[in-house]
Amino acid sequence: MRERKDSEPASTTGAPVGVVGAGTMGAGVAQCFAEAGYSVVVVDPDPEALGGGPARLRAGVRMARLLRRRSSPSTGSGTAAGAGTPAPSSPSPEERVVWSEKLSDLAPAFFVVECAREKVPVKEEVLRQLDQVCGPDTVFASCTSCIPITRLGSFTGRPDRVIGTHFMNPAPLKDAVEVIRAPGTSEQTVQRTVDLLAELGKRALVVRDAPGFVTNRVLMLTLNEAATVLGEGTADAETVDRIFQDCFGHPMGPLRTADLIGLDTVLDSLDVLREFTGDERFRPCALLARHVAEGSVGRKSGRGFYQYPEQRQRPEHHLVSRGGASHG
Ligand SMILES: NC(=O)c1ccc[n+]([C@@H]2O[C@H](COP(=O)([O-])OP(=O)(O)OC[C@H]3O[C@@H](n4cnc5c(N)ncnc54)[C@H](O)[C@@H]3O)[C@@H](O)[C@H]2O)c1
Repeated sequence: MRERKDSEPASTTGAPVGVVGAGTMGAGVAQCFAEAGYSVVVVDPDPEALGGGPARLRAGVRMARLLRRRSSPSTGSGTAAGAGTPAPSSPSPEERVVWSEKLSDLAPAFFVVECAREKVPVKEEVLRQLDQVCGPDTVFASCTSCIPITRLGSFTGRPDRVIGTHFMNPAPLKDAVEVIRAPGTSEQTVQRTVDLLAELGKRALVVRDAPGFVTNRVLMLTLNEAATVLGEGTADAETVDRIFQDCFGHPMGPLRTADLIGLDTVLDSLDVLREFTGDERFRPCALLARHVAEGSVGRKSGRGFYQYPEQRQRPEHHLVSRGGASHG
């Protein structure tokens, strides 16, 4: 069992972590906490997403074990970097996670990571409900890609306890998290979040609040331009990506990165960036919009800028190896 930190209120000891959304990021974030020894409650109102959650988590745990064994063959404990070695009888990460369709099941959580869809009204509804359901000390951390944390905090009566924890994808395999502090976020909330992430073996890179923060203010523009270049016929998808890999040394090109994120999430993120900056540079290009309208949303649907036939057979496989690009 994990040790309580001095900075952590005693009332949180033994309390679960809440995760809202059982999709790509929700399953990955749940895995991070479960591997560090926390009980986790994941909530998603969509029965299909909820039903697929355990398989996504299992696939993530398998992938993480495999990669950790490969990188340190002598230890191979299969635990998160910050979690220590569990006793032989301790529950597996999968056993530490409970899946539910009821947000009220997050009532005992001391920390909730919101990983619902990248739409302001969706997150507004979730946060307003969480504010009613959870205790006054509970921190709400959003995994939003682009929505300013100030706006998210305004949907609650506790803006001082609202913060951005922008995990990268796949969350269990990435060492750093972009942490966003809004002007209203308290110092204590920042410290609790940084300490908690350290327990997961993750370094917090703290930035100020702005649409898209640092990561996606830059990345989303690049992904959209890469799709524009492809749509204009300047080069095929493979060549666009190879240029970034072979000329710039990036581990993954922008089109494969967009497929990994999910083209629906990229589109939603661009819409949010355009809404909050008023800048037309973020208008999603026609090819991206067409793929999303056709349901070709990338790796998770088996097709995007590339085909992923193995994904269609095993939709829980949302993960790539550590060599892949980080994204958020
Ligand atoms: N995919 C990425 O690479 C990535 C990386 C970092 C951050 N993010 C951000 O994380 C969040 C989740 O993205 P994702 O890729 O996991 O999307 P996803 O589409 O895989 O999952 C979103 C989940 O939210 C659920 N949901 C919708 N309404 C809900 C509600 N009212 N309550 C609870 N759950 C609800 C959906 O059923 C779905 O399962 C978004 O804000 C996204 O921008 C995504």
